[in-house]
Amino acid sequence: MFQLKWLWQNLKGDRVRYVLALLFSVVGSSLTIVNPYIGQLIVDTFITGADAAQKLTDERALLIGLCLGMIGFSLLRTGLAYFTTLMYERASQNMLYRIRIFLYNKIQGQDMHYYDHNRTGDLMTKMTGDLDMVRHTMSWIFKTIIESLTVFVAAVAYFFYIDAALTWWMLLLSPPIFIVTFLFARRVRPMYTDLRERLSQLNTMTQENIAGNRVVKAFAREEYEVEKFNEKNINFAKANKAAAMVWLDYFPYLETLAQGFTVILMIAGGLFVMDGRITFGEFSAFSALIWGLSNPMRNIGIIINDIQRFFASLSKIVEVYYAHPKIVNEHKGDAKRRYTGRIQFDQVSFKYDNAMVLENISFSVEPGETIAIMGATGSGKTTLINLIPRFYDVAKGRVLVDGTDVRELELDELRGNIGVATQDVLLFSDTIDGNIAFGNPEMPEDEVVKFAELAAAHNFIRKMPEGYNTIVGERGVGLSGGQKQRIALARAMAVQPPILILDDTTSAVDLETEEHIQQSLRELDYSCTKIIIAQRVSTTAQADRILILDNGRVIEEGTHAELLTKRGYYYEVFMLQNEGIGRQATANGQK
Ligand SMILES: Nc1ncnc2c1ncn2[C@@H]1O[C@H](COP(=O)(O)OP(=O)(O)OP(=O)(O)O)[C@@H](O)[C@H]1O
Repeated sequence: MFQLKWLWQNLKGDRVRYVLALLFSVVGSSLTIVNPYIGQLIVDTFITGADAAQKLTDERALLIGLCLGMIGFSLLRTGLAYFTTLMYERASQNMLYRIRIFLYNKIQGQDMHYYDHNRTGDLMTKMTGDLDMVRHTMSWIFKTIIESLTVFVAAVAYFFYIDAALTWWMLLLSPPIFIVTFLFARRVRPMYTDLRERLSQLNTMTQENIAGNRVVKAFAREEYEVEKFNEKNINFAKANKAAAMVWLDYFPYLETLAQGFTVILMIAGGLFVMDGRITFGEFSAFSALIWGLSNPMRNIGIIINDIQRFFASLSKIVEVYYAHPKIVNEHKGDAKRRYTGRIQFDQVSFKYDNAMVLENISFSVEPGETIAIMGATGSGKTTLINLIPRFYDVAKGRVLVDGTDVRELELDELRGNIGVATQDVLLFSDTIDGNIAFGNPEMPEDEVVKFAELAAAHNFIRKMPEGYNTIVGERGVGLSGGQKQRIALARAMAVQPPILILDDTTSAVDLETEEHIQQSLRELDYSCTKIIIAQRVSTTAQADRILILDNGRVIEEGTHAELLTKRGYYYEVFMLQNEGIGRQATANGQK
Protein backbone atom coordinates (compact mmCIF):
# COMPACT_ATOMS: atom_id res chain seq x y z
CA MET A 1 0.00 0.00 0.00
CA PHE A 2 1.46 3.30 -1.14
CA GLN A 3 0.56 5.24 2.01
CA LEU A 4 2.29 2.75 4.32
CA LYS A 5 5.35 2.61 2.09
CA TRP A 6 5.53 6.39 2.12
CA LEU A 7 5.33 6.50 5.91
CA TRP A 8 7.98 3.80 6.26
CA GLN A 9 10.27 5.67 3.88
CA ASN A 10 9.92 8.86 5.89
CA LEU A 11 10.39 7.09 9.19
CA LYS A 12 14.04 6.54 8.27
CA GLY A 13 16.16 7.39 11.31
CA ASP A 14 13.41 6.40 13.75
CA ARG A 15 12.40 3.05 12.35
CA VAL A 16 13.96 1.01 15.18
CA ARG A 17 12.34 3.23 17.81
CA TYR A 18 8.96 2.97 16.11
CA VAL A 19 9.10 -0.80 15.59
CA LEU A 20 10.15 -1.21 19.24
CA ALA A 21 7.21 0.94 20.27
CA LEU A 22 4.88 -1.29 18.24
CA LEU A 23 6.40 -4.40 19.85
CA PHE A 24 6.00 -2.91 23.34
CA SER A 25 2.39 -2.11 22.45
CA VAL A 26 1.87 -5.77 21.56
CA VAL A 27 3.57 -6.96 24.75
CA GLY A 28 1.74 -4.43 26.94
CA SER A 29 -1.64 -5.29 25.42
CA SER A 30 -1.02 -9.04 25.67
CA LEU A 31 -0.42 -8.58 29.39
CA THR A 32 -4.07 -7.55 29.79
CA ILE A 33 -5.00 -11.22 30.01
CA VAL A 34 -2.76 -11.79 33.02
CA ASN A 35 -4.97 -10.07 35.60
CA PRO A 36 -8.20 -11.81 34.50
CA TYR A 37 -6.25 -15.08 34.70
CA ILE A 38 -5.10 -14.29 38.24
CA GLY A 39 -8.66 -13.24 39.04
CA GLN A 40 -9.88 -16.59 37.75
CA LEU A 41 -7.42 -18.42 40.03
CA ILE A 42 -8.49 -16.36 43.04
CA VAL A 43 -12.20 -16.96 42.41
CA ASP A 44 -11.82 -20.69 41.75
CA THR A 45 -9.43 -21.29 44.63
CA PHE A 46 -10.49 -18.88 47.36
CA ILE A 47 -14.14 -17.99 46.67
CA THR A 48 -16.11 -20.69 44.86
CA GLY A 49 -13.86 -23.76 45.25
CA ALA A 50 -15.11 -26.71 47.33
CA ASP A 51 -12.61 -26.08 50.15
CA ALA A 52 -12.32 -22.33 49.57
CA ALA A 53 -12.71 -21.41 53.26
CA GLN A 54 -9.99 -23.86 54.23
CA LYS A 55 -7.64 -22.53 51.57
CA LEU A 56 -8.23 -18.97 52.71
CA THR A 57 -6.51 -19.84 55.97
CA ASP A 58 -4.05 -22.48 54.70
CA GLU A 59 -2.86 -20.72 51.59
CA ARG A 60 -3.10 -17.11 52.61
CA ALA A 61 0.46 -16.48 51.35
CA LEU A 62 -0.63 -17.62 47.87
CA LEU A 63 -3.63 -15.29 47.95
CA ILE A 64 -1.48 -12.35 49.00
CA GLY A 65 1.04 -13.28 46.28
CA LEU A 66 -1.71 -13.38 43.64
CA CYS A 67 -3.08 -10.00 44.76
CA LEU A 68 0.43 -8.47 44.74
CA GLY A 69 0.94 -10.06 41.31
CA MET A 70 -2.18 -8.27 40.07
CA ILE A 71 -0.90 -4.94 41.38
CA GLY A 72 2.57 -5.65 39.97
CA PHE A 73 1.24 -6.44 36.50
CA SER A 74 -0.92 -3.34 36.53
CA LEU A 75 2.12 -1.22 37.41
CA LEU A 76 4.21 -2.99 34.77
CA ARG A 77 1.58 -2.33 32.11
CA THR A 78 1.29 1.32 33.12
CA GLY A 79 5.08 1.78 33.02
CA LEU A 80 5.30 0.07 29.67
CA ALA A 81 2.46 2.21 28.31
CA TYR A 82 4.26 5.35 29.51
CA PHE A 83 7.53 4.50 27.76
CA THR A 84 5.76 3.23 24.66
CA THR A 85 3.84 6.49 24.31
CA LEU A 86 7.12 8.40 24.71
CA MET A 87 8.67 6.37 21.90
CA TYR A 88 5.69 6.90 19.59
CA GLU A 89 5.79 10.62 20.27
CA ARG A 90 9.54 10.90 19.68
CA ALA A 91 9.45 8.89 16.46
CA SER A 92 6.44 10.72 15.05
CA GLN A 93 7.71 14.19 16.05
CA ASN A 94 11.12 13.49 14.51
CA MET A 95 9.43 12.27 11.36
CA LEU A 96 7.21 15.33 11.24
CA TYR A 97 10.26 17.57 11.63
CA ARG A 98 12.03 15.87 8.71
CA ILE A 99 9.01 15.93 6.40
CA ARG A 100 8.34 19.57 7.24
CA ILE A 101 11.88 20.57 6.27
CA PHE A 102 11.66 18.49 3.10
CA LEU A 103 8.33 20.06 2.12
CA TYR A 104 9.56 23.54 2.92
CA ASN A 105 12.57 23.01 0.67
CA LYS A 106 10.29 21.60 -2.01
CA ILE A 107 8.02 24.65 -1.85
CA GLN A 108 11.01 27.00 -1.90
CA GLY A 109 12.39 25.18 -4.95
CA GLN A 110 9.18 25.46 -6.98
CA ASP A 111 9.04 27.66 -10.04
CA MET A 112 6.67 30.57 -10.69
CA HIS A 113 4.25 28.30 -12.55
CA TYR A 114 3.69 26.37 -9.32
CA TYR A 115 2.99 29.55 -7.34
CA ASP A 116 0.63 30.73 -10.07
CA HIS A 117 -1.45 27.60 -9.56
CA ASN A 118 -1.28 26.99 -5.81
CA ARG A 119 -3.07 29.05 -3.20
CA THR A 120 -1.07 30.24 -0.19
CA GLY A 121 -3.81 29.17 2.24
CA ASP A 122 -3.79 25.67 0.77
CA LEU A 123 -0.02 25.39 1.06
CA MET A 124 -0.23 26.60 4.65
CA THR A 125 -2.87 23.94 5.44
CA LYS A 126 -0.57 21.29 3.99
CA MET A 127 2.35 22.51 6.08
CA THR A 128 0.35 22.60 9.32
CA GLY A 129 -2.94 20.68 9.69
CA ASP A 130 -2.19 17.97 7.12
CA LEU A 131 1.26 17.31 8.52
CA ASP A 132 -0.12 17.10 12.03
CA MET A 133 -2.65 14.52 10.84
CA VAL A 134 0.27 12.36 9.70
CA ARG A 135 1.88 12.69 13.12
CA HIS A 136 -1.41 11.85 14.82
CA THR A 137 -1.72 8.76 12.62
CA MET A 138 1.73 7.54 13.58
CA SER A 139 1.47 8.31 17.27
CA TRP A 140 -2.17 7.52 17.98
CA ILE A 141 -4.09 5.74 15.21
CA PHE A 142 -1.58 2.98 14.52
CA LYS A 143 -0.96 2.56 18.25
CA THR A 144 -4.70 2.22 18.91
CA ILE A 145 -5.14 -0.23 16.03
CA ILE A 146 -2.25 -2.42 17.19
CA GLU A 147 -3.34 -2.34 20.82
CA SER A 148 -6.99 -3.05 20.03
CA LEU A 149 -6.05 -5.90 17.71
CA THR A 150 -3.64 -7.43 20.24
CA VAL A 151 -6.15 -7.24 23.07
CA PHE A 152 -8.79 -8.75 20.77
CA VAL A 153 -6.54 -11.61 19.64
CA ALA A 154 -5.19 -12.25 23.16
CA ALA A 155 -8.69 -12.29 24.62
CA VAL A 156 -10.01 -14.61 21.90
CA ALA A 157 -7.01 -16.95 22.33
CA TYR A 158 -7.55 -17.02 26.08
CA PHE A 159 -11.27 -17.61 25.61
CA PHE A 160 -10.53 -20.54 23.28
CA TYR A 161 -8.17 -21.91 25.93
CA ILE A 162 -11.01 -21.78 28.48
CA ASP A 163 -13.87 -22.92 26.29
CA ALA A 164 -14.04 -23.03 22.49
CA ALA A 165 -17.83 -23.36 22.21
CA LEU A 166 -18.53 -20.26 24.30
CA THR A 167 -15.92 -18.34 22.27
CA TRP A 168 -17.58 -19.32 18.98
CA TRP A 169 -20.90 -18.11 20.34
CA MET A 170 -19.36 -14.73 21.05
CA LEU A 171 -17.57 -14.56 17.70
CA LEU A 172 -20.94 -14.95 15.97
CA LEU A 173 -21.12 -11.18 16.29
CA SER A 174 -17.93 -10.52 14.31
CA PRO A 175 -19.29 -10.81 10.72
CA PRO A 176 -22.11 -8.26 11.24
CA ILE A 177 -19.63 -5.93 12.95
CA PHE A 178 -17.26 -6.09 9.98
CA ILE A 179 -20.09 -5.48 7.50
CA VAL A 180 -21.32 -2.40 9.40
CA THR A 181 -17.73 -1.11 9.65
CA PHE A 182 -17.10 -1.60 5.95
CA LEU A 183 -20.30 0.25 5.01
CA PHE A 184 -19.42 3.10 7.34
CA ALA A 185 -15.88 3.45 5.97
CA ARG A 186 -17.11 3.45 2.37
CA ARG A 187 -19.65 6.17 3.06
CA VAL A 188 -17.45 8.43 5.12
CA ARG A 189 -14.32 8.47 2.92
CA PRO A 190 -15.45 10.95 0.22
CA MET A 191 -16.83 13.16 2.99
CA TYR A 192 -13.38 13.65 4.48
CA THR A 193 -11.83 14.43 1.10
CA ASP A 194 -14.49 17.10 0.69
CA LEU A 195 -13.99 18.31 4.25
CA ARG A 196 -10.27 18.74 3.64
CA GLU A 197 -11.01 20.83 0.53
CA ARG A 198 -13.39 23.06 2.48
CA LEU A 199 -10.82 23.56 5.22
CA SER A 200 -8.31 24.64 2.60
CA GLN A 201 -10.82 27.14 1.16
CA LEU A 202 -11.46 28.52 4.63
CA ASN A 203 -7.74 28.93 5.30
CA THR A 204 -7.13 30.53 1.90
CA MET A 205 -9.91 33.00 2.54
CA THR A 206 -8.57 33.84 6.03
CA GLN A 207 -5.03 34.28 4.73
CA GLU A 208 -6.11 36.49 1.82
CA ASN A 209 -8.27 38.64 4.05
CA ILE A 210 -5.59 39.19 6.64
CA ALA A 211 -2.98 39.95 3.97
CA GLY A 212 -5.39 42.23 2.11
CA ASN A 213 -7.09 43.82 5.11
CA ARG A 214 -6.10 47.33 4.00
CA VAL A 215 -7.93 46.93 0.71
CA VAL A 216 -10.95 45.51 2.52
CA LYS A 217 -10.97 48.50 4.87
CA ALA A 218 -10.38 50.99 2.06
CA PHE A 219 -13.49 49.73 0.29
CA ALA A 220 -15.41 49.38 3.56
CA ARG A 221 -16.09 45.77 2.62
CA GLU A 222 -15.61 44.29 6.08
CA GLU A 223 -19.23 43.24 6.35
CA TYR A 224 -19.21 41.63 2.94
CA GLU A 225 -15.96 39.79 3.72
CA VAL A 226 -17.26 38.64 7.09
CA GLU A 227 -20.36 37.32 5.31
CA LYS A 228 -18.22 35.52 2.74
CA PHE A 229 -16.11 34.07 5.53
CA ASN A 230 -19.25 33.03 7.38
CA GLU A 231 -20.47 31.22 4.32
CA LYS A 232 -17.24 29.22 4.05
CA ASN A 233 -17.24 28.68 7.80
CA ILE A 234 -20.81 27.37 7.71
CA ASN A 235 -19.90 25.16 4.75
CA PHE A 236 -17.03 23.69 6.69
CA ALA A 237 -19.07 23.25 9.85
CA LYS A 238 -21.88 21.61 7.85
CA ALA A 239 -19.50 19.18 6.18
CA ASN A 240 -17.98 18.40 9.58
CA LYS A 241 -21.39 17.79 11.08
CA ALA A 242 -22.45 15.66 8.10
CA ALA A 243 -19.41 13.43 8.58
CA ALA A 244 -20.11 13.18 12.30
CA MET A 245 -23.77 12.37 11.62
CA VAL A 246 -22.79 9.45 9.41
CA TRP A 247 -21.07 7.97 12.43
CA LEU A 248 -24.27 8.47 14.38
CA ASP A 249 -26.13 6.43 11.71
CA TYR A 250 -23.86 3.47 12.33
CA PHE A 251 -23.07 3.98 16.00
CA PRO A 252 -26.30 2.39 17.38
CA TYR A 253 -25.67 -0.80 15.40
CA LEU A 254 -22.06 -1.07 16.50
CA GLU A 255 -22.91 -0.20 20.09
CA THR A 256 -25.71 -2.78 20.13
CA LEU A 257 -23.39 -5.41 18.67
CA ALA A 258 -20.71 -4.47 21.24
CA GLN A 259 -23.29 -4.86 24.02
CA GLY A 260 -24.22 -8.17 22.40
CA PHE A 261 -20.99 -9.69 23.66
CA THR A 262 -22.11 -9.20 27.26
CA VAL A 263 -25.59 -10.54 26.54
CA ILE A 264 -24.21 -13.70 24.90
CA LEU A 265 -21.79 -14.16 27.78
CA MET A 266 -24.60 -13.82 30.30
CA ILE A 267 -26.88 -16.29 28.52
CA ALA A 268 -24.45 -18.86 27.06
CA GLY A 269 -21.83 -18.41 29.81
CA GLY A 270 -24.51 -18.63 32.53
CA LEU A 271 -25.85 -21.87 31.06
CA PHE A 272 -22.32 -23.27 30.74
CA VAL A 273 -21.63 -22.49 34.43
CA MET A 274 -24.90 -24.13 35.46
CA ASP A 275 -23.95 -27.16 33.36
CA GLY A 276 -20.59 -27.19 35.13
CA ARG A 277 -18.88 -26.88 31.76
CA ILE A 278 -16.92 -23.84 32.95
CA THR A 279 -16.07 -22.72 36.48
CA PHE A 280 -17.12 -19.46 38.13
CA GLY A 281 -13.53 -18.32 37.90
CA GLU A 282 -13.50 -18.95 34.15
CA PHE A 283 -16.78 -17.09 33.79
CA SER A 284 -15.31 -14.17 35.72
CA ALA A 285 -12.25 -14.21 33.41
CA PHE A 286 -14.59 -14.00 30.38
CA SER A 287 -16.43 -11.22 32.08
CA ALA A 288 -13.25 -9.29 32.93
CA LEU A 289 -11.93 -9.58 29.39
CA ILE A 290 -15.14 -8.99 27.47
CA TRP A 291 -14.12 -5.34 26.99
CA GLY A 292 -11.22 -6.70 24.86
CA LEU A 293 -13.84 -7.64 22.27
CA SER A 294 -16.29 -4.78 22.67
CA ASN A 295 -13.87 -1.86 23.06
CA PRO A 296 -12.25 -2.26 19.65
CA MET A 297 -15.77 -2.13 18.21
CA ARG A 298 -16.39 1.15 20.02
CA ASN A 299 -13.05 2.54 18.82
CA ILE A 300 -13.70 1.52 15.25
CA GLY A 301 -15.69 4.68 14.44
CA ILE A 302 -12.99 7.03 15.71
CA ILE A 303 -10.26 5.03 13.99
CA ILE A 304 -12.06 4.96 10.65
CA ASN A 305 -12.82 8.68 10.84
CA ASP A 306 -9.19 9.47 11.60
CA ILE A 307 -7.89 7.14 8.91
CA GLN A 308 -10.07 8.84 6.30
CA ARG A 309 -8.79 12.21 7.46
CA PHE A 310 -5.28 10.84 7.22
CA PHE A 311 -5.85 9.65 3.62
CA ALA A 312 -7.26 13.04 2.64
CA SER A 313 -4.34 14.87 4.29
CA LEU A 314 -1.67 12.55 2.96
CA SER A 315 -2.89 12.88 -0.62
CA LYS A 316 -2.48 16.65 -0.24
CA ILE A 317 1.00 16.36 1.28
CA VAL A 318 2.08 13.96 -1.44
CA GLU A 319 1.14 16.57 -4.06
CA VAL A 320 3.84 18.83 -2.63
CA TYR A 321 6.22 16.01 -1.80
CA TYR A 322 6.42 14.74 -5.37
CA ALA A 323 5.93 18.06 -7.18
CA HIS A 324 8.75 18.62 -9.64
CA PRO A 325 9.48 22.13 -10.84
CA LYS A 326 10.10 22.38 -14.56
CA ILE A 327 12.81 24.94 -13.96
CA VAL A 328 15.51 23.40 -11.79
CA ASN A 329 19.03 24.00 -10.65
CA GLU A 330 21.44 21.53 -12.23
CA HIS A 331 24.12 22.06 -9.52
CA LYS A 332 26.89 21.64 -12.08
CA GLY A 333 29.63 23.20 -9.96
CA ASP A 334 30.31 25.33 -6.93
CA ALA A 335 32.28 28.10 -8.62
CA LYS A 336 29.98 30.97 -9.49
CA ARG A 337 31.09 33.20 -12.35
CA ARG A 338 30.38 36.89 -12.64
CA TYR A 339 28.76 37.60 -16.00
CA THR A 340 29.57 40.54 -18.22
CA GLY A 341 25.85 41.24 -18.60
CA ARG A 342 25.12 40.79 -22.32
CA ILE A 343 21.47 39.90 -22.91
CA GLN A 344 19.89 38.71 -26.15
CA PHE A 345 16.30 37.83 -26.97
CA ASP A 346 16.23 35.67 -30.08
CA GLN A 347 12.73 35.33 -31.62
CA VAL A 348 11.18 34.75 -28.22
CA SER A 349 7.54 33.81 -27.81
CA PHE A 350 5.87 33.01 -24.51
CA LYS A 351 2.49 31.92 -23.18
CA TYR A 352 1.33 31.35 -19.60
CA ASP A 353 -1.25 28.66 -20.13
CA ASN A 354 -2.90 29.12 -23.48
CA ALA A 355 -2.88 32.66 -24.81
CA MET A 356 0.37 34.02 -26.33
CA VAL A 357 1.68 36.90 -24.22
CA LEU A 358 4.94 37.59 -26.09
CA GLU A 359 5.48 37.00 -29.77
CA ASN A 360 8.68 36.86 -31.73
CA ILE A 361 10.69 39.29 -29.61
CA SER A 362 14.28 39.92 -30.67
CA PHE A 363 16.68 42.51 -29.28
CA SER A 364 20.04 42.59 -27.56
CA VAL A 365 21.63 44.63 -24.78
CA GLU A 366 25.38 45.06 -24.51
CA PRO A 367 27.18 44.97 -21.13
CA GLY A 368 26.77 48.25 -19.28
CA GLU A 369 23.93 49.48 -21.50
CA THR A 370 20.66 50.77 -20.14
CA ILE A 371 17.51 49.73 -21.90
CA ALA A 372 14.06 51.02 -21.06
CA ILE A 373 10.85 49.15 -21.75
CA MET A 374 7.60 51.00 -22.10
CA GLY A 375 4.14 49.94 -23.19
CA ALA A 376 0.50 49.87 -22.27
CA THR A 377 -0.56 47.98 -19.18
CA GLY A 378 -0.77 44.25 -19.88
CA SER A 379 1.44 44.52 -22.95
CA GLY A 380 3.91 41.96 -21.54
CA LYS A 381 6.70 44.05 -20.00
CA THR A 382 6.94 42.17 -16.69
CA THR A 383 6.58 38.87 -18.51
CA LEU A 384 9.49 39.79 -20.75
CA ILE A 385 11.88 40.62 -17.93
CA ASN A 386 10.77 37.49 -16.01
CA LEU A 387 12.34 35.40 -18.76
CA ILE A 388 15.86 36.72 -18.04
CA PRO A 389 16.24 35.21 -14.52
CA ARG A 390 14.31 32.20 -15.91
CA PHE A 391 11.28 32.64 -13.71
CA TYR A 392 9.52 31.09 -16.71
CA ASP A 393 10.83 29.30 -19.78
CA VAL A 394 10.17 30.54 -23.30
CA ALA A 395 7.67 28.75 -25.52
CA LYS A 396 9.76 29.45 -28.63
CA GLY A 397 13.13 31.07 -29.32
CA ARG A 398 15.95 31.68 -26.86
CA VAL A 399 16.95 34.11 -24.13
CA LEU A 400 20.75 34.34 -23.93
CA VAL A 401 22.87 35.81 -21.17
CA ASP A 402 26.55 36.25 -21.99
CA GLY A 403 25.92 34.29 -25.19
CA THR A 404 24.49 31.17 -23.47
CA ASP A 405 20.86 30.08 -23.48
CA VAL A 406 19.57 30.68 -19.92
CA ARG A 407 18.23 27.10 -19.93
CA GLU A 408 21.81 25.88 -20.05
CA LEU A 409 23.11 28.15 -17.30
CA GLU A 410 23.32 27.16 -13.66
CA LEU A 411 20.15 28.67 -12.14
CA ASP A 412 21.78 29.86 -8.90
CA GLU A 413 24.62 31.45 -10.83
CA LEU A 414 22.25 33.13 -13.29
CA ARG A 415 19.98 34.52 -10.58
CA GLY A 416 22.98 35.49 -8.47
CA ASN A 417 24.07 37.70 -11.36
CA ILE A 418 20.76 39.53 -11.55
CA GLY A 419 19.38 42.11 -9.14
CA VAL A 420 15.61 42.54 -9.39
CA ALA A 421 13.33 45.15 -7.92
CA THR A 422 9.85 43.84 -8.65
CA GLN A 423 6.76 45.89 -9.37
CA ASP A 424 4.93 44.45 -6.39
CA VAL A 425 7.36 45.41 -3.63
CA LEU A 426 7.66 42.84 -0.91
CA LEU A 427 9.68 43.60 2.18
CA PHE A 428 10.19 41.12 4.99
CA SER A 429 9.24 41.72 8.63
CA ASP A 430 12.80 42.57 9.54
CA THR A 431 14.94 45.65 10.13
CA ILE A 432 15.50 48.03 7.21
CA ASP A 433 19.16 47.03 7.39
CA GLY A 434 18.20 43.34 7.11
CA ASN A 435 15.95 44.07 4.15
CA ILE A 436 18.62 45.97 2.22
CA ALA A 437 21.27 43.34 2.98
CA PHE A 438 18.89 40.48 2.09
CA GLY A 439 21.07 39.30 -0.83
CA ASN A 440 24.21 39.42 1.30
CA PRO A 441 23.57 39.25 5.05
CA GLU A 442 27.29 39.77 5.75
CA MET A 443 27.21 43.24 4.21
CA PRO A 444 28.89 45.85 6.47
CA GLU A 445 26.75 48.70 7.81
CA ASP A 446 28.51 51.41 5.75
CA GLU A 447 27.80 49.50 2.52
CA VAL A 448 24.11 49.29 3.46
CA VAL A 449 24.11 53.06 4.03
CA LYS A 450 25.90 53.60 0.72
CA PHE A 451 23.23 51.74 -1.26
CA ALA A 452 20.45 53.40 0.70
CA GLU A 453 21.96 56.76 -0.32
CA LEU A 454 22.14 55.68 -3.96
CA ALA A 455 18.47 54.70 -3.82
CA ALA A 456 17.58 58.05 -2.21
CA ALA A 457 16.44 56.20 0.90
CA HIS A 458 19.07 57.25 3.44
CA ASN A 459 17.41 60.52 4.40
CA PHE A 460 14.06 59.08 5.36
CA ILE A 461 15.63 56.02 7.02
CA ARG A 462 17.85 58.30 9.14
CA LYS A 463 14.79 60.12 10.42
CA MET A 464 13.03 56.93 11.53
CA PRO A 465 13.01 56.27 15.31
CA GLU A 466 15.53 53.46 15.15
CA GLY A 467 17.16 54.35 11.83
CA TYR A 468 18.39 51.28 10.00
CA ASN A 469 17.31 49.09 12.91
CA THR A 470 13.67 50.03 12.52
CA ILE A 471 11.62 46.92 12.03
CA VAL A 472 9.27 47.23 9.08
CA GLY A 473 5.98 45.40 9.44
CA GLU A 474 4.82 42.53 7.33
CA ARG A 475 5.19 43.41 3.63
CA GLY A 476 6.72 46.74 4.66
CA VAL A 477 3.77 48.07 6.64
CA GLY A 478 4.63 51.48 8.11
CA LEU A 479 6.38 52.73 4.98
CA SER A 480 4.95 54.73 2.10
CA GLY A 481 4.79 53.23 -1.39
CA GLY A 482 7.74 55.33 -2.56
CA GLN A 483 9.77 54.47 0.55
CA LYS A 484 9.19 50.78 0.01
CA GLN A 485 10.24 51.12 -3.63
CA ARG A 486 13.47 52.83 -2.61
CA ILE A 487 14.35 50.12 -0.07
CA ALA A 488 13.62 47.49 -2.73
CA LEU A 489 15.88 49.38 -5.14
CA ALA A 490 18.67 49.57 -2.55
CA ARG A 491 18.23 45.82 -1.94
CA ALA A 492 18.60 45.09 -5.67
CA MET A 493 21.61 47.38 -6.12
CA ALA A 494 23.30 46.05 -2.97
CA VAL A 495 24.07 42.68 -4.54
CA GLN A 496 26.11 44.65 -7.11
CA PRO A 497 24.83 42.53 -9.94
CA PRO A 498 26.08 42.74 -13.54
CA ILE A 499 22.41 42.82 -14.58
CA LEU A 500 19.90 45.04 -12.80
CA ILE A 501 16.20 44.76 -13.58
CA LEU A 502 13.87 47.45 -12.30
CA ASP A 503 10.16 46.93 -12.86
CA ASP A 504 8.41 50.27 -12.45
CA THR A 505 10.57 50.89 -9.39
CA THR A 506 10.34 54.64 -9.33
CA SER A 507 6.67 55.00 -10.22
CA ALA A 508 5.75 56.14 -6.70
CA VAL A 509 8.62 58.58 -6.08
CA ASP A 510 8.58 62.28 -6.89
CA LEU A 511 10.45 63.63 -9.90
CA GLU A 512 13.29 65.10 -7.84
CA THR A 513 13.96 61.84 -6.04
CA GLU A 514 13.72 60.01 -9.33
CA GLU A 515 16.38 62.28 -10.81
CA HIS A 516 18.66 61.42 -7.86
CA ILE A 517 18.07 57.70 -8.48
CA GLN A 518 18.71 58.09 -12.22
CA GLN A 519 22.02 59.73 -11.47
CA SER A 520 22.96 56.97 -9.00
CA LEU A 521 22.18 54.36 -11.62
CA ARG A 522 24.36 56.15 -14.18
CA GLU A 523 27.24 56.42 -11.71
CA LEU A 524 27.21 52.93 -10.19
CA ASP A 525 30.75 51.93 -9.30
CA TYR A 526 30.34 48.45 -10.79
CA SER A 527 29.68 47.47 -14.38
CA CYS A 528 26.00 46.81 -14.79
CA THR A 529 23.48 46.27 -17.58
CA LYS A 530 20.19 47.88 -16.65
CA ILE A 531 16.73 46.98 -17.85
CA ILE A 532 14.19 49.46 -16.63
CA ILE A 533 10.45 49.21 -17.07
CA ALA A 534 8.94 52.66 -16.78
CA GLN A 535 5.93 54.67 -17.78
CA ARG A 536 7.55 58.10 -17.36
CA VAL A 537 9.44 59.66 -20.21
CA SER A 538 11.65 61.30 -17.58
CA THR A 539 12.87 57.79 -16.67
CA THR A 540 13.27 56.44 -20.18
CA ALA A 541 14.77 59.53 -21.84
CA GLN A 542 18.33 58.80 -20.82
CA ALA A 543 18.34 55.10 -21.66
CA ASP A 544 20.64 53.89 -24.44
CA ARG A 545 17.63 52.35 -26.10
CA ILE A 546 13.91 52.19 -25.54
CA LEU A 547 11.65 49.28 -26.50
CA ILE A 548 7.96 49.86 -26.90
CA LEU A 549 5.81 46.79 -26.35
CA ASP A 550 2.26 46.45 -27.55
CA ASN A 551 0.25 43.30 -27.17
CA GLY A 552 3.36 41.19 -26.70
CA ARG A 553 5.26 42.60 -29.71
CA VAL A 554 8.02 45.20 -29.99
CA ILE A 555 6.46 47.97 -32.04
CA GLU A 556 9.15 50.63 -31.64
CA GLU A 557 12.83 50.53 -30.76
CA GLY A 558 15.42 53.31 -30.61
CA THR A 559 16.81 56.16 -28.55
CA HIS A 560 14.65 58.90 -27.05
CA ALA A 561 15.46 61.21 -29.99
CA GLU A 562 14.90 58.51 -32.61
CA LEU A 563 11.55 57.53 -31.20
CA LEU A 564 10.38 61.13 -30.98
CA THR A 565 11.05 61.59 -34.68
CA LYS A 566 9.07 58.41 -35.44
CA ARG A 567 5.98 60.10 -34.04
CA GLY A 568 4.50 56.82 -32.83
CA TYR A 569 3.44 55.54 -29.40
CA TYR A 570 6.46 57.00 -27.60
CA TYR A 571 5.93 60.40 -29.13
CA GLU A 572 2.32 60.35 -28.03
CA VAL A 573 3.26 59.44 -24.46
CA PHE A 574 5.90 62.16 -24.49
CA MET A 575 3.40 64.75 -25.68
CA LEU A 576 0.79 63.66 -23.18
CA GLN A 577 3.21 63.81 -20.27
CA ASN A 578 4.71 67.13 -21.42
CA GLU A 579 1.30 68.56 -21.89
CA GLY A 580 0.55 67.50 -18.34
CA ILE A 581 3.70 69.18 -17.08
CA GLY A 582 2.87 72.25 -19.16
CA ARG A 583 -0.64 72.38 -17.76
CA GLN A 584 0.76 72.00 -14.24
CA ALA A 585 3.21 74.87 -14.90
CA THR A 586 0.41 77.09 -16.19
CA ALA A 587 -1.77 76.26 -13.22
CA ASN A 588 1.07 77.07 -10.84
CA GLY A 589 1.74 80.33 -12.69
CA GLN A 590 -1.88 81.39 -12.35
CA LYS A 591 -1.87 81.00 -8.59
N1 LIG B 1 1.00 34.52 -13.92
C1 LIG B 1 0.23 34.75 -14.97
N2 LIG B 1 -0.59 33.78 -15.43
C2 LIG B 1 -1.39 34.01 -16.51
N3 LIG B 1 -1.41 35.17 -17.18
C3 LIG B 1 -0.62 36.16 -16.78
C4 LIG B 1 0.24 36.01 -15.64
N4 LIG B 1 0.91 37.17 -15.45
C5 LIG B 1 0.50 38.02 -16.43
N5 LIG B 1 -0.42 37.42 -17.21
C6 LIG B 1 -1.06 37.99 -18.40
O1 LIG B 1 -0.03 38.30 -19.34
C7 LIG B 1 -0.25 39.56 -19.94
C8 LIG B 1 0.99 40.45 -19.76
O2 LIG B 1 1.15 40.72 -18.38
P1 LIG B 1 2.39 41.54 -17.82
O3 LIG B 1 2.31 41.55 -16.35
O4 LIG B 1 3.62 41.03 -18.44
O5 LIG B 1 2.07 42.98 -18.40
P2 LIG B 1 2.78 44.36 -18.09
O6 LIG B 1 3.04 44.99 -19.41
O7 LIG B 1 3.93 44.18 -17.19
O8 LIG B 1 1.61 45.11 -17.36
P3 LIG B 1 1.70 46.29 -16.25
O9 LIG B 1 2.26 47.50 -16.91
O10 LIG B 1 0.26 46.48 -15.88
O11 LIG B 1 2.53 45.77 -15.15
C9 LIG B 1 -1.50 40.13 -19.30
O12 LIG B 1 -2.57 39.91 -20.22
C10 LIG B 1 -1.72 39.32 -18.06
O13 LIG B 1 -3.08 39.14 -17.84
